[in-house]
Amino acid sequence: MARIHFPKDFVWGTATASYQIEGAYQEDGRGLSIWDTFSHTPGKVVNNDNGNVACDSYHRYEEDVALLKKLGVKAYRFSIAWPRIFPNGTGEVNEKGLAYYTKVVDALLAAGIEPCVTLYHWDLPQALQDKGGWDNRDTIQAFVKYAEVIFKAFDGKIKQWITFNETWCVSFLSNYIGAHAPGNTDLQLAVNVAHHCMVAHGEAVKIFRELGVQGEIGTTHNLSWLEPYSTSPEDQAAAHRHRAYTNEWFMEPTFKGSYPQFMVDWFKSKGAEVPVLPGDMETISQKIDFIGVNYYSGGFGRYKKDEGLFDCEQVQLGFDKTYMDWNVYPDGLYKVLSWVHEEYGDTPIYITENGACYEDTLTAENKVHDVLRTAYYRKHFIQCERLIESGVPLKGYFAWSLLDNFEWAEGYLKRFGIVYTNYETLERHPKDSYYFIQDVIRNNGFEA
Ligand SMILES: CCOCCOc1ccc(-c2cn(C[C@@H]3NC[C@@H](O)[C@H]3O)nn2)cc1
Repeated sequence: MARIHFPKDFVWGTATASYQIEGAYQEDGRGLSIWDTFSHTPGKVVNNDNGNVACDSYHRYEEDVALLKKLGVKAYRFSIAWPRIFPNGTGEVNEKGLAYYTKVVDALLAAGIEPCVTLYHWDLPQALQDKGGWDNRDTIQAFVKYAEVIFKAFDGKIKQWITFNETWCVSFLSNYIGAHAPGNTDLQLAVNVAHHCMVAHGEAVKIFRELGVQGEIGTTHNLSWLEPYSTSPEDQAAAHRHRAYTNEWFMEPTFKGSYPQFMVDWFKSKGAEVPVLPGDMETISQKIDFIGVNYYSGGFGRYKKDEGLFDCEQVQLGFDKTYMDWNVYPDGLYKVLSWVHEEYGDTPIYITENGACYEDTLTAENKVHDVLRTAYYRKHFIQCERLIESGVPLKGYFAWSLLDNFEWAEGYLKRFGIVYTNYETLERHPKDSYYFIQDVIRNNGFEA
């Protein structure tokens, strides 16, 4: 048995997001978000589920903090709902919104847990969407104003700041594929949204620096690892296009201030061009203190003419699958973070999401023996140690998610939590994976 061990300052945490756990969707002045609109539209979300109540963390956050304290995490990643701060996206600040997050932050600090806050985790105020949303460059300034209010309100309390979560999901998943809010299916629109979100990220970093806010700021991209099925040039090129769609398209602007030219050319061949204005790329590539990477899965792709946007089909090679039908591919975590380090240098990396969705059964004793999820974590923790041993500056890991919660278009059917949420009673029940992670944190390692 090999002992897997981590540096003593390795940051263990868990992650959630406002729309997915809070509920209280009309409480204390909260305005509507695009996810309220989307989930209230019949047929958009499995079982027509919505976030009206979710895990009711708006009222039960103290229970959540107690679970975090018992788990032994050093940090908790959560997001602030823009519509609670600016119900109409801009204008008057809703003081009750700030008051809620002050209670959450103070409860975390009292428990000895560092808050790690995501400013934008998809719940755009609907009032801004009504004016074009992220397709409208005015939304950039609205985001900067929102960020400035939060920076000033929590400076000194929050020390780790994430501007955006998964800009690929915000842009392509939500505006080209159309599976997420607002549900558009237009490639040019998606390219515009991706660009404007990255400019907004850069503008927020600039004001963070200008204000002299304490702590560190970064952003989170969801990176996948699609490898070529063969060494043929066609397969290599097809897999690279699809990989670059989630990876380079976002990482190159963030770190190098330019889009990958082969992808610019590919999108142009599909009728979409990036709406770059003078200064945008310098803004996007503001120096950041860390990069957050969300990793769930990877696989193999090969050339197939006219298959999808990139003439690339995914090849099924018999990997175990999660309930999201994603490959369990721990090697992909090692490969993608090794690539990040090779390509983008020594900027500290945090895994800001990793976890697995499986069907869970609550026993009569309120236990959940989630063997597969525990095995998923064990396998990915081994890759984390392997990365650190190889010199990759991996500084921390946030499990997605603390709680079963509203999994976007999959609603409550898909459970990612290490704590089971009983949606009838809103009771929380730690799963076996919670106790596994608790033990790993306590011992800062485990026997593989
Ligand atoms: C080809 C058609 O495809 C349609 C669906 O395509 C996707 C892709 C990716 C996802 C996805 C979901 N998650 C987990 C979340 N990360 C942020 C946090 O809020 C978690 O809930 N990551 N990626 C969903 C659906």
